[in-house]
Amino acid sequence: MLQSVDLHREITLENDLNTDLIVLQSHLESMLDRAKINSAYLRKFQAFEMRLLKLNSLSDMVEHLLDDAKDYFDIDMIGLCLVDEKGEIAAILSEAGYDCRSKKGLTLLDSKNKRVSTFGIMSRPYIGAFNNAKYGNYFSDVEKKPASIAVTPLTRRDTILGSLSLGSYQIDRFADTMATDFVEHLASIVGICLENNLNFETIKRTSFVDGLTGINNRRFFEQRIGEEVDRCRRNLDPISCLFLDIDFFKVVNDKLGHQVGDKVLCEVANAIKAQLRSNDVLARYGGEEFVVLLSNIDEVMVLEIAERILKTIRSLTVILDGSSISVTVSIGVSTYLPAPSSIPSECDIPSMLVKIADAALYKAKRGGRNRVENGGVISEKSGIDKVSVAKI
Ligand SMILES: Nc1nc2c(ncn2[C@@H]2O[C@H](COP(=O)(O)OP(=O)(O)OP(=O)(O)O)[C@@H](O)[C@H]2O)c(=O)[nH]1
Repeated sequence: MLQSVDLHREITLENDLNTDLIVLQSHLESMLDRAKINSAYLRKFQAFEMRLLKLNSLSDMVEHLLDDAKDYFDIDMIGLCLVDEKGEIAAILSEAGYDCRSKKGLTLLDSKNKRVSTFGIMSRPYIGAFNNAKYGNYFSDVEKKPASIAVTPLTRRDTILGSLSLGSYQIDRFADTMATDFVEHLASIVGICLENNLNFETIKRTSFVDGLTGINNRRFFEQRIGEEVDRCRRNLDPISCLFLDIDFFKVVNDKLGHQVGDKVLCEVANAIKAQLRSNDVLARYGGEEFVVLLSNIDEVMVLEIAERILKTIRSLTVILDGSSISVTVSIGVSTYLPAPSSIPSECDIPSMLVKIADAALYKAKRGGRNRVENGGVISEKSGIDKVSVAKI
């Protein structure tokens, strides 16, 4: 009898042990699965970060964050909000041809439209269920709201640069039991990249801008003229160049002082700019000399534009300390007309355009100033690798 009780106990113990073992095994398997998923996430996360760190333009960075992150992190939506009180980010992005206004997920907080103070970027990260009253701002441009979210501020050296918001339709994708280290780590990488790209873009922009007039400088012009000539050659579009020089500018400086001279330079630059299209290239070439590059503009049209600028400057009155000053400019123009299926000539078309317009400018000066002089058209003849210069 005693023996049978012991045997029964032994069998029960063995059954219990087996059950425990099965439970343990199942726990281990699910932990292993979880570890595999986490390791896959980590690999994706590292790949995402590596790509982010390699990008060296703000527009590429914004694109990578808003378009690629969803796949990398297995989420349904992502939002990037950037503090842009002076409108610099908007300017950088639009110069790069990036359409900030219609880009889903991107919010720029400036001093006019969406203000930083009213948007209220959180100072700490949040992970958990979506609450429209609290976090609706971060997902304002999505029709179907997320169920769970991870929102974190982007900071650098105690300055709030913006915020990053990830959203999922699954309630358990971002649970409030999750640690915030993942989003905080991502936010610090994004913050560093953002700061680097902004610094890089600012240096790039300032190195191409004339400090006095705010228009582009000669370095910018010299970089752009090659690109513009190549583009016009490919599309068989004409391209024209305009050289402008303020007449007797030394007299303005000598009689009224450099401060007045500087004001005249700024106003002349603005007046020329107002006569151009937004994609035309205007630069201060040096001293009191300006250069304009007009793509898709032929010899007839450039002469009309030059005359229009001449008239505008002639009627411009610069007022400083109660006294008013008027100036005139002399203008020289040149045009390049690519020919279909011509053999690309050995000639350096950009420097020819500049030389011809410059020579025409000096002819205008010698001819009495306050006038336009046409240097002529550089044209390539089909099948010949020679160019000729002619005037209408
Ligand atoms: N105020 C000011 N003057 C400048 C600047 N850069 C160049 N200048 C002046 O521009 C003047 C150019 O004089 P000139 O080259 O003799 O030419 P001009 O008096 O305009 O005579 P023409 O070109 O022959 O009509 C000089 O007095 C320069 O000092 C600038 O940034 N600010």
